[in-house]
Amino acid sequence: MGVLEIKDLYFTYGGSDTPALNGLSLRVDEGEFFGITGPTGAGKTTLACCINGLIPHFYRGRLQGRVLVFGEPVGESTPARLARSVGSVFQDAESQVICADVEQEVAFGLENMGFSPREMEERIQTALELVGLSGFRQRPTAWLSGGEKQRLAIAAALAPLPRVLVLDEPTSELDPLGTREIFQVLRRLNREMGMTIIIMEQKTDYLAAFADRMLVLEAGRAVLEGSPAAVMRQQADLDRVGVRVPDVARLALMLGIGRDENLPLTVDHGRSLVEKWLQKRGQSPFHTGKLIS
Ligand SMILES: Nc1ncnc2c1ncn2[C@@H]1O[C@H](COP(=O)(O)OP(=O)(O)OP(=O)(O)O)[C@@H](O)[C@H]1O
Repeated sequence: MGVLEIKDLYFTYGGSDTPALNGLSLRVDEGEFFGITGPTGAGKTTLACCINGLIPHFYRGRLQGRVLVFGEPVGESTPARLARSVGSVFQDAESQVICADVEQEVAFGLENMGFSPREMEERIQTALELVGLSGFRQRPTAWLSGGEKQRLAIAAALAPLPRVLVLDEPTSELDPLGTREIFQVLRRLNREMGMTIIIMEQKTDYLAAFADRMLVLEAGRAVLEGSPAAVMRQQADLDRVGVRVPDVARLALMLGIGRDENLPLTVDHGRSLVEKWLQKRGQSPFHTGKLIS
């Protein structure tokens, strides 16, 4: 089933002459882990706002084209109705976190959606555990670091278990370990609970390793779409647009290893391909520790 269908979408913010989205078409199916990347200003945040209804319900501008979420035009729904099926995590966690303490922050959305106190308790606990904030339940939100606020914003968005989660650069304040943990949480939600994940992210190392499918935006247009391996093979296009090809993929492309979908996107995969490549050439990986360690 189509979770999201976008057809010929144009959007220009009020007061601007340049379209932020410029003829975009896109389909995301239920259960996909879909990654969207692109350089600064490519239109990632604008696209997220078109999916969660902030455009056209909050931001004004010229909108043309069709955005359907679960078959319903976003413009004809309301942000409150959309929020039942679409959980949102915004880029700026600072402004998304509004309650005095961690527990209240996660409870806020659940309360508005009419969950019983027992259900709320269960969901708060699970959501905080998933993002690694169990020990922070009573902590004032003003005391949280930027990364902890991002984790909290994710917990609040996933607690109602929406069918789709749209996240706009949710790991921008997190270090590599924190970023990996968040991607692992998203993978669990996707694989174990069937939640559709749509994530805007510039950290392509993680996006390529975790997404089922990817889209690259440039100046509001789709320039590449496909499996992470298919997208990352287009190194020249990505270099031109300003999207980073993960080092492991770049090395494999340089050595000519990992054909088609077998292009390595994780270090473990890359390492095993390089070991095979060396063995074929009669060079034991043990004698070339510098290359592979
Ligand atoms: N509220 C606004 N009013 C006018 N123009 C805007 C507004 N928000 C974004 N834009 C413009 O729309 C274009 C797309 O911006 P958008 O924030 O969607 O890009 P992005 O890919 O998310 O960038 P980043 O990675 O820097 O967050 C940019 O040219 C930006 O300047």
